[in-house]
Amino acid sequence: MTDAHTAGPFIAAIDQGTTSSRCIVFDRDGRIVSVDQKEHEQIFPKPGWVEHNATEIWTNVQEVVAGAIAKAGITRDDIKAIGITNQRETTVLWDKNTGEPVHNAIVWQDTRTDSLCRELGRNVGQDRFRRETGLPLASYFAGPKARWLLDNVDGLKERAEAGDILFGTMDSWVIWNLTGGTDGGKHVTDVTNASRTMLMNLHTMQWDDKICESIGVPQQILPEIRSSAEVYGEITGGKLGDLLGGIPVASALGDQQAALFGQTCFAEGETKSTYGTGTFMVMNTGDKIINSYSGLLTTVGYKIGDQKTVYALEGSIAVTGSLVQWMRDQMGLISTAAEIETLALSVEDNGGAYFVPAFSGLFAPYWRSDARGVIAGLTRYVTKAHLARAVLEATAWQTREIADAMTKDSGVELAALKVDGGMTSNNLLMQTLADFVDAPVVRPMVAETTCLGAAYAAGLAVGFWNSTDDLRANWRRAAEWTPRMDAETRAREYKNWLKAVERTMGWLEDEE
Ligand SMILES: Nc1ncnc2c1ncn2[C@@H]1O[C@H](COP(=O)(O)OP(=O)(O)O)[C@@H](O)[C@H]1O
Ligand SMILES: O=P(O)(O)OC[C@H](O)CO
Repeated sequence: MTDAHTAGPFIAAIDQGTTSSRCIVFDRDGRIVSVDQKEHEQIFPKPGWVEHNATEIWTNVQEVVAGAIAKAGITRDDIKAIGITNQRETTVLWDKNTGEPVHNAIVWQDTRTDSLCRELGRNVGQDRFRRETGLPLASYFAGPKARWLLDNVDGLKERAEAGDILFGTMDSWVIWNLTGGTDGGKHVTDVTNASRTMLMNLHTMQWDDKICESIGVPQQILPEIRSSAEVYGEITGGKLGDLLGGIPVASALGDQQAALFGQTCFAEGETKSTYGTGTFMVMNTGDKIINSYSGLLTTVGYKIGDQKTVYALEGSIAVTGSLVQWMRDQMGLISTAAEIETLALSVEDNGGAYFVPAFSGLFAPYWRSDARGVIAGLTRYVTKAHLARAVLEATAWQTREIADAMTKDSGVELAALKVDGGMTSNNLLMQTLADFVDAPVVRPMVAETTCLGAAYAAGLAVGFWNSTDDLRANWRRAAEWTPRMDAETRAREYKNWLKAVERTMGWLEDEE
């Protein structure tokens, strides 16, 4: 509910995430006025495959927007703009005449395009993709997922050639629906989301003819690439037309780039790390496209209107919070995610156990799809409490590996790590992180940095905020952890972790 401290007008942001969609209303100081959230189904048709129902997601998005507006007790006139942020890479193709998806969306974690990526590597070579798109060939990215759909949904290629099919990551799907759908919906994406398709040339910021052709994605299905902060259209579509008709849809950013923006990492070298289902560390590299030689991604940080593109380096870790979920749901060793901390605190250390959660292979810095999870160092001494420690340490060591790679590629030493996301409520994890990375870890007052970043970008686009300096003034520190571990222990433990990582590799044979 609004109160004296949160007088309007407001900006709303939609976060279409991997497990849920949420809408948050923010005031001018970047404070949360109301939140509504709804989970959607996770569909696992085969081992390694993960899908979402895009129609369910669109229904949920409409519900959470209406819910957040109702909870805030405000009306359409109080909202100046709405921004979008989203799980990245997740791919949907739909019929522009009916608005129906042609298949479930293929989620970023899905590994079904592994063999297609290996084939592209053999035929075209890894280097070309890296050079033009900043990305290693991996099943993570959207372009190969679109190709899989074109190859595997009956008659789809012909429908695409006839101009009836549209491609989108979740930003495009939500914006098209918000702005009218079959009745003139805008088919657009922003530079950050486009940079995760493996189809956009990082140097020209346009779809790359040769890359699209090699991957087998016709350009006529692709959206127009726009900046991250501009008015794409107005709300006219779906149930929201009556409630919020005319509100400008004014930003789109992939969720990790939105968190970079929400953490106000506007200066070159500033870095944030978001701890949710997976973990994503992103460093602002200004106007420099830094090629990674250490297994990081070169990607787009953001682009505000017609200002220069800001680039970024990213270390993506597939499994962090989802390992805690696995301990809870599959192993039954804890009953809530928060219990992992209590259990881990009941022992002094990991008892010699190291847990490498290579459930979807290993992402950065290794990009090894043949890796699978390992618990190393087991003896009869090890209890479930030691395993709980090893689970939390896995997140911290993976972060350390990414931080090392960032320093190597950028030459910038990590002065402090700005963190956010669901796992940052775990104090033991935050202390372990400071110890392993050997740098202070800092958490801001508003931990919902993803929605905040989308709101900031939308607010800049419509003049609700004037500049990034206004936004910086809103950032406030809530907590800080400083390193306490001695160098000798850190070095010994890191060596053990790296030995455990080695043991995950080569588990899958080439034909699997
Ligand atoms: N106290 C905690 N300790 C460790 N992990 C936690 C804790 N609370 C939540 N998590 C993990 O954080 C994740 C949820 O964070 P969130 O930022 O909402 O993720 P996402 O945006 O990826 O859905 C879950 O995977 C959950 O297991
Ligand atoms: O929805 P999240 O928070 O799990 O983020 C997913 C990432 O965008 C995947 O690249």
